[in-house]
Amino acid sequence: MKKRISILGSTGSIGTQTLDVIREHRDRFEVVALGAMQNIDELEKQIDEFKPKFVAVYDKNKADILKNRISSKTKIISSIEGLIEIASLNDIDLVLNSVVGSIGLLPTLHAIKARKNIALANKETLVVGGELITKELERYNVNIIPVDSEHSAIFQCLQGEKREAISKLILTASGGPFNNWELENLKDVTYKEALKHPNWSMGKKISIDSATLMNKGLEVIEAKWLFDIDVDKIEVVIHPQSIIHSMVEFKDTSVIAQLGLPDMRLPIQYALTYPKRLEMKSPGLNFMKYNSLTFNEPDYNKFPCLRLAYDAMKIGGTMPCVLNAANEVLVNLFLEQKIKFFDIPYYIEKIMDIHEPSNYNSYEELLEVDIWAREWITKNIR
Ligand SMILES: NC(=O)C1=CN([C@@H]2O[C@H](COP(=O)(O)OP(=O)(O)OC[C@H]3O[C@@H](n4cnc5c(N)ncnc54)[C@H](OP(=O)(O)O)[C@@H]3O)[C@@H](O)[C@H]2O)C=CC1
Ligand SMILES: CC(=O)[C@@H](O)[C@H](O)COP(=O)(O)O
Ligand SMILES: [Mn+2]
Repeated sequence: MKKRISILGSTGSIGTQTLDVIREHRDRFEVVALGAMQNIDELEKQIDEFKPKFVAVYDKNKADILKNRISSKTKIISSIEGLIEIASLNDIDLVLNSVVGSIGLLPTLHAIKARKNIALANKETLVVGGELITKELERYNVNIIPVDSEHSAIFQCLQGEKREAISKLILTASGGPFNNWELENLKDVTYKEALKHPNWSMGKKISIDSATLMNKGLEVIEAKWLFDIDVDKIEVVIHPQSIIHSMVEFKDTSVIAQLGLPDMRLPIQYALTYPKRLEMKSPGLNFMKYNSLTFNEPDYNKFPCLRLAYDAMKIGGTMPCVLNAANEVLVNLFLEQKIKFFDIPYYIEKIMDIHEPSNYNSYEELLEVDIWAREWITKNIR
C-alpha cells in the first residue's frame, strides 16, 4: 500500500524537497493533496507531475486562475478552509505541514482532530500554540514526527531511550551568516547579506531568523513542546559546520548525536518513512573532509533574539505567540528594507515589555493575541 500524503506548503523549500524525496520513491508514496499561498505556476507543474486530487490555494484570485488552467480531475479549494480541508481529508495517511508562519497552526489542529499522522516542519505551530497542540495530541492520541533538522536529530537520538533518562538536549546552531562579524558591523547589514546562510538553502523567513538566531530561539520552544522538557535543560551550542544536527545528553553523561550532511531531504525522508529507513541518493558524510568540528557559546549581545525567545518561553502563556507574531512582521519589514537588523530584537523586546501574558485555552484566544501583536508592531514602528 502506498502512503497517501498531503503537503501544505508544497511550493516552498521544504515542500519541493519533499516532492524530491517522493520522486525517488514513487512506488511508496501517493501525493493526494498540495497546498500553497499563491505560486500557481509551480503548483501547475506539480499538478501535472503528481496528479493530486485536491489543491488548496490560499489566495482566492489565484485559485480561480488555476482552476481555468488545469483539468477538472483536481479539485481546487481556497483560503484557510482549503488548507484545513487538505489537512484533514479522509483518504490521506500523513500530513506534511511546511507552510511558513503562524498560519500553519490551525491546519495542524485540524489534522490532529482528524487523527492524521503529522510530519511537522512548520515550527511556528508549536511556538505559538505548543500548549494547545500538546493537549490535543494527547486527547486524539496522535503523534508529531519532527522535520526540523535539529528536532529530527533529537528524535532519532531518543529512539529506544526513556524520557526520564535525559539530562539535557543540545541544539546545534550554525551561527548564521554573521557568526564571525563584529557587533559594530551588524548595524547596517543588508537583507541580501542576511539571506546568505553559510550551510543551508532555505526560504527567506527562516534564513533571516537564522541570521538573528531567532531561528534557534524558536527551535528551543519547539523542542520544549516536542520532547516535554524544561527550557532550562535545552542548551544551544554554536557549531558552524552544521554536521552534528543536535545531541542528547543522558543522566549517565553519555551523549548521543546525529550527524549528516546539511541536506533537508534526510530529515524529510525519515519523517515520511518513520520508523523505517530507506536508501538515499546522496554520497553521505566523508569524515576525511573535515579537519575539525568546532563548538562555542552563542553571543547574546550580538544575537538578542535568542535570549528573548528563552524569556518568552519561561514567561509562557501568550508571550511566545507575541514573540512570534512580532518577529514575522519585523522580518518582512527588514526584507522590505524598512527597518534595520537590530530593529528586529528592539521591537520584540518593546512589545514583550508591554504585553501582559495570560493563559489560553483556545485557538481563538491565540488568534486575537497574534492579531494584536501584528497591529501593535505595524503602528509603533518608527
Ligand atoms: N527550509 C528549510 O530548510 C527549513 C524550514 N523549516 C520550517 O519549515 C517551514 C517552511 O519553510 P520554507 O520551506 O523554508 O519556507 P518557504 O518560504 O520556502 O515556503 C513556504 C511555503 O508556505 C506556503 N505558504 C505561505 N503562506 C501560506 C498560506 N497563507 N497558505 C498556504 N500556503 C502558504 C508558500 O506558498 P507560496 O510559494 O505560494 O508563497 C510556500 O509553499 C517554516 O516554518 C520553516 O521555519 C524548518 C527547518 C528547515
Ligand atoms: C535546516 C534547519 O533545520 C534550519 O532550521 C537550520 O537549522 C538553520 O540553521 P541555523 O542553525 O543557522 O539556525
Ligand atoms: Mn532547524
